[in-house]
Amino acid sequence: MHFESPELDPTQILDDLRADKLSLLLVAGTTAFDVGQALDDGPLAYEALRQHLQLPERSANVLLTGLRSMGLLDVDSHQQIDLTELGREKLSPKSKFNLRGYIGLGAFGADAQNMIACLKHDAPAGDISFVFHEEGGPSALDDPETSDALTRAMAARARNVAPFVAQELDLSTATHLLDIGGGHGLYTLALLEKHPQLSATIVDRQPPLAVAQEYAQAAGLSERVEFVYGDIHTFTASRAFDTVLLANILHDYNASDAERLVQHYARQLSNNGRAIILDAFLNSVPPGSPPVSTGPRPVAAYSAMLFSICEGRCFRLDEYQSMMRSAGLLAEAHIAQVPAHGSLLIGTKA
Ligand SMILES: C[S@@+](CC[C@H](N)C(=O)[O-])C[C@H]1O[C@@H](n2cnc3c(N)ncnc32)[C@H](O)[C@@H]1O
Repeated sequence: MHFESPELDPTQILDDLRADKLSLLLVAGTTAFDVGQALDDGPLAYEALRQHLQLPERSANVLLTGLRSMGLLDVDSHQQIDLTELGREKLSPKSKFNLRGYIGLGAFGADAQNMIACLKHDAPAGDISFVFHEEGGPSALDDPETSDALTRAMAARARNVAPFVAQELDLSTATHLLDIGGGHGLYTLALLEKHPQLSATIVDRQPPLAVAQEYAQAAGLSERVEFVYGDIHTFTASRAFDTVLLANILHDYNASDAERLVQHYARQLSNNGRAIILDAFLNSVPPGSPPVSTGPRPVAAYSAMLFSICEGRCFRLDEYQSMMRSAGLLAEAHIAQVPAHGSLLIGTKA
């Protein structure tokens, strides 16, 4: 069969790959954005801390989430951000046992300087950002070589995950699946293979679609897939669909674009149709609490990685639930887990 499952779980190796991003956040949060110093005299409200550190919103979210996931920060009963015991002893300038100088050595590294620049400017430090906006000028997603490499890289991860996604999702009552930013198309293909009644549309830029066509042909599934070149922010489907898949795409964009995307596709979805978000979710925060998640640590690292190459970050479960709510979708309580910290959140259009 084409969609074999891997013998071994890819999660740990991917965690190890991204773990250095936490180290870069630790260096940034000890040097350029000195959290130990900022909280030395006591806790601060999130907004006050963010302004003190002169951090844009997305940067503050990524940095403080990273530090909290490492057990250095916490939120107190007044909803203020404070150092934990560990954070105070190791990051406060007043502490005899602080490691500030030692951690600060990391700032001599180019990667730490890049991360600091990203945090300062809320933008990738290099020239490449894996996003496309109609008005945004040339995009790496349209560069044949870069986009092909990105797509095949995403496919490598998807090969490790798609069989489990197909196992978890029951689309036996669905007829047409719309895969937004479907790239290589492997999630769609695995779902088509499982559900013989299903057909699909994959929307993406041209280089990813070429890869998707290649894979669909190899799987003998081309006849059931429509490949549509377009911009996911504005795409209007020419045929009805009762399932929309948003796999690892919302995290490429900022929170308001992500929310708009969910609304855009929820509006076009048939009644009783389902929107499925596949992504790595950060833990929810309670209502009224600062937007600083506890982690998990590997997802906080992944968030920092995304932060440094596109306009997004990892979102928390409560953020995805809220996006679904504001799009008129009723989110299911059950969230299936797949390898590589993938979670599947399903919302139904009433
Ligand atoms: C991170 S990849 C995810 C691919 C696949 N869904 C997965 O989970 O492996 C994001 C995909 O969305 C596509 N994409 C991002 N922004 C887009 C846009 N504005 N219009 C069309 N495609 C876009 C990219 O080309 C890429 O294939």
